Amino acid sequence: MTFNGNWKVDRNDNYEKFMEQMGINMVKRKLAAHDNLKITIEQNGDSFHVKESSNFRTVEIDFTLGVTFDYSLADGTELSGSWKLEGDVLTGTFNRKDNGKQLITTRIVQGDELIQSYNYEGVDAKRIFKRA
Ligand SMILES: CCCCCCCCCCCCCC(=O)O
Repeated sequence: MTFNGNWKVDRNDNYEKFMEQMGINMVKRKLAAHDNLKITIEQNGDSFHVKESSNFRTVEIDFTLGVTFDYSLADGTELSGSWKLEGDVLTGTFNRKDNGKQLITTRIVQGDELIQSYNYEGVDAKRIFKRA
């Protein structure tokens, strides 16, 4: 499966602006921009197991494509939404529980990189991962 493996964040694109739009304060943004995020993805058909570890926390998430689940960001912001897979693009559509606003995220593998894109209230960002 395309996404399977261990990934470590290599660089960010516009991530600070994105976090600012999300309402994250400057101190947390500075820390989060260098969070040493690692994700391990295991896909088995429509089922995914994701292990996320960073300077902030380690969490394990299970989800099924098309099925809504809850997820909390490292700062405690709660989201609810689901992932879908179209071709080689994973698209997650989530809503914040505190204000109802939508956060869209995609994952694609390009060459030896996994690119995760984010959009929130008109601000786009990317985090680019390399195989760990
Ligand atoms: C301010 C930091 C914002 C980071 C946005 C993360 C969006 C994550 C969407 C949901 C992820 C579900 C679990 C997963 O597949 O890794």
